[in-house]
Amino acid sequence: MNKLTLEARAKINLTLDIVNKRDDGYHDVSMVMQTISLCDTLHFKVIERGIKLNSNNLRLPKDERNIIYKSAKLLLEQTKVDKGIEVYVEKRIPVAAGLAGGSSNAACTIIALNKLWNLNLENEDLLDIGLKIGADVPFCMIEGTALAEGVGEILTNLDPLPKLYVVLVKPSIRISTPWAYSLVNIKSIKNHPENIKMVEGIQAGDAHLITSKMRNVFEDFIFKKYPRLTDIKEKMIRLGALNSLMSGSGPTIYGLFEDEKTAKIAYSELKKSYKEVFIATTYNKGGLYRGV
Ligand SMILES: C[C@](O)(CO)[C@H](O)COP(=O)(O)OP(=O)(O)OC[C@H]1O[C@@H](n2ccc(N)nc2=O)[C@H](O)[C@@H]1O
Ligand SMILES: Nc1ncnc2c1ncn2[C@@H]1O[C@H](COP(=O)(O)OP(=O)(O)OP(=O)(O)O)[C@@H](O)[C@H]1O
Repeated sequence: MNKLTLEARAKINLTLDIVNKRDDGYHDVSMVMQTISLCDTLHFKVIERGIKLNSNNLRLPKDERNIIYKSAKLLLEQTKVDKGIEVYVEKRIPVAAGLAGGSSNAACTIIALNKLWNLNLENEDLLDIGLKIGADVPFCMIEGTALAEGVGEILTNLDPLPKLYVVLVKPSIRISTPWAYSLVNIKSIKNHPENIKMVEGIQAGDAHLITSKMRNVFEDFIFKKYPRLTDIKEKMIRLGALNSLMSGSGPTIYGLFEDEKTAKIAYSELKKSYKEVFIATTYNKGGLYRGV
């Protein structure tokens, strides 16, 4: 095999709690993550040597700054394999959006290269390499629904969510993840997410309990800087979302809908006011090897 095409899916946070600031500059978190069907498509082709990158997104860096490049380079260094890779990325997930657009690309790259370069790495090794690239990468490798703790790498698989429709608005502001974490004052957080109740809702397959427990503590800090983001949440609810939340460190706001028709109407309405609007569903298949 010398060619492979994989889908790199985005994630949303159903909850996000920040519980501790660590000495290494990272934070311990406790969050329920969910994969959604919104995805990039990555086309891989083995070449003799080097890492070549191209994309339909002309603004994406194609050199060492790209997380796909970083992932391939790390695997080359760790395994000393004498091969190269060419990757074409069809980018659909908005960039720097809080949807793990980069992390999911890294996850796919590690999985694809393990196969294409015949590395035969164990699951644990793949997840460890993923973590070296970024805190969200291990979740993007396993996909589905999971509780993520530590910096995001301690993963507990949860039952699949009932199928829900996801409408997402990516406002035209840029939020860097380190900056978002630097705004957080853990002591000032009043309502920590009820992750146990969220997990119970997921176990019961109860969409109403699940959506009633959605909570992201980043909202407290990011909404102070960008108050207009609350308008999007309010609009989502008015348009019939069971609930609405900011994903990750933002700025994307998503709404969860039970029925397709209401979600489609909400999508069309939001399109009138915002440029980057997406519609997707929750996604529960996947898994570490994705059939590869
Ligand atoms: C906000 C989330 O997307 C929620 O899922 C993640 O916590 C961010 O994960 P990520 O983008 O994969 O993060 P990384 O690329 O590993 O880290 C970028 C920067 O974010 C901060 N960071 C990230 C994850 C974490 N648990 N604590 C942190 O403080 C650190 O300043 C770090 O240098
Ligand atoms: N393959 C890639 N896809 C998207 N962004 C990338 C990629 N490689 C590097 N980047 C850079 O990473 C930065 C963060 O983008 P990304 O889409 O990963 O943010 P995010 O949605 O907050 O997700 P994450 O949780 O992965 O940080 C951007 O500045 C972007 O230019």
